[in-house]
Amino acid sequence: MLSRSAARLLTTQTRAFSTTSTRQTKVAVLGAGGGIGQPLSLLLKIDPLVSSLSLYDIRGAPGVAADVSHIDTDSTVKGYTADQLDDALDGAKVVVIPAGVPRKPGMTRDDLFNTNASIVRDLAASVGRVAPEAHILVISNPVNSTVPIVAKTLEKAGVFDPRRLFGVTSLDVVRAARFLGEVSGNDPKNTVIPVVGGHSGATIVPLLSQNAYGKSISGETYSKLVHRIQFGGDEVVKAKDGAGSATLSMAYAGAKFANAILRGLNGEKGVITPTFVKSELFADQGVDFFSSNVELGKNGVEKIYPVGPLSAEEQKLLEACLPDLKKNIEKGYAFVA
Ligand SMILES: NC(=O)C1=CN([C@@H]2O[C@H](COP(=O)(O)OP(=O)(O)OC[C@H]3O[C@@H](n4cnc5c(N)ncnc54)[C@H](O)[C@@H]3O)[C@@H](O)[C@H]2O)C=CC1
Ligand SMILES: O=C([O-])CC(=O)C(=O)O
Repeated sequence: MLSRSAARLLTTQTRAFSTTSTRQTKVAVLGAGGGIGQPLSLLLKIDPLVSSLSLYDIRGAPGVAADVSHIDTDSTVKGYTADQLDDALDGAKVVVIPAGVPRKPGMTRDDLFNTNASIVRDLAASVGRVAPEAHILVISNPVNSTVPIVAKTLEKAGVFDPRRLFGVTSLDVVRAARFLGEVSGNDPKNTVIPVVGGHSGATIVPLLSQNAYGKSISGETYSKLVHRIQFGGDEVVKAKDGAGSATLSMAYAGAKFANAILRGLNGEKGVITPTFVKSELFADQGVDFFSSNVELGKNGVEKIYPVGPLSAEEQKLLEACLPDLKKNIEKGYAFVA
């Protein structure tokens, strides 16, 4: 039996995901057997907006599906083996991709490119063929390159719609709220800030000046906080000591973002969150993809917001972000070309 605190947590989590609309959506998770895939599947099972959960992996997905399927929410769950990808994708409205290898200490996200680029490209090709209208949420690293890889792959297949492709950067937003909350002594719900740019090191640009508590942080405290947000992933990789990178906080952040996508699809207005999308904001500098606040709706991306007012420090962070991001995006494009 669940302890009272665990039961309360689950109730709160379910409530955090709920909305007045009815659920109607098939969601597929590609990489569902992994460190992120398993807890993400659990959280999607308790999201009231998911009607059917399709769990695919090259190993282990039927087991995860059998386990998660016993949870007493009203959605169905099915697991698929390596040769059943098309069945897993059939009819999916949302496809979340956490497939691929994670970092070990000493590696950068870009070091994952050689392995993950082809995994993501091949999965994207299948999504383009079987579920061309699906909203695709890319978690696999390096996000700055894997998202352009998916875009080019879909473009080649003639089915790319930039409104339906998202790099998941919500863990940076979750970390920023948590870390600013810690430094300023506040509940993270009051310290939410936009994190813009990309998803690795210097390309992660937290806009602390856009929060009342963040605005007052300066000096060494500011530099340390920015560094912690930019390199939060390294903290986890180091602590896991060879056993992988963030999985539980990522599953939480991924489920939160998937819920935002589903609320938008259901017609809810005012669903706004940062995500890495095809964007005109810095396209004149050769940066075709950029994360900034995006309004989500029935068609996916409804509106891309500009970064807003920046402090002098944030302007410098942005200047450092753009050239790196451009290189990462071009590397992704070149892989598919
Ligand atoms: N966007 C973000 O903020 C974050 C991204 N990540 C990234 O997410 C990815 C997954 O991380 P973990 O779950 O910890 O790794 P993991 O190794 O625990 O799980 C990956 C899963 O992908 C599966 N897989 C491999 N090739 C596949 C294919 N072709 N089709 C379907 N499934 C396949 C594996 O069998 C495995 O179950 C990594 O690239 C990691 O860097 C991790 C944390 C945060
Ligand atoms: O650090 C990693 O490799 C995984 C990741 O993207 C994160 O935790 O932000």
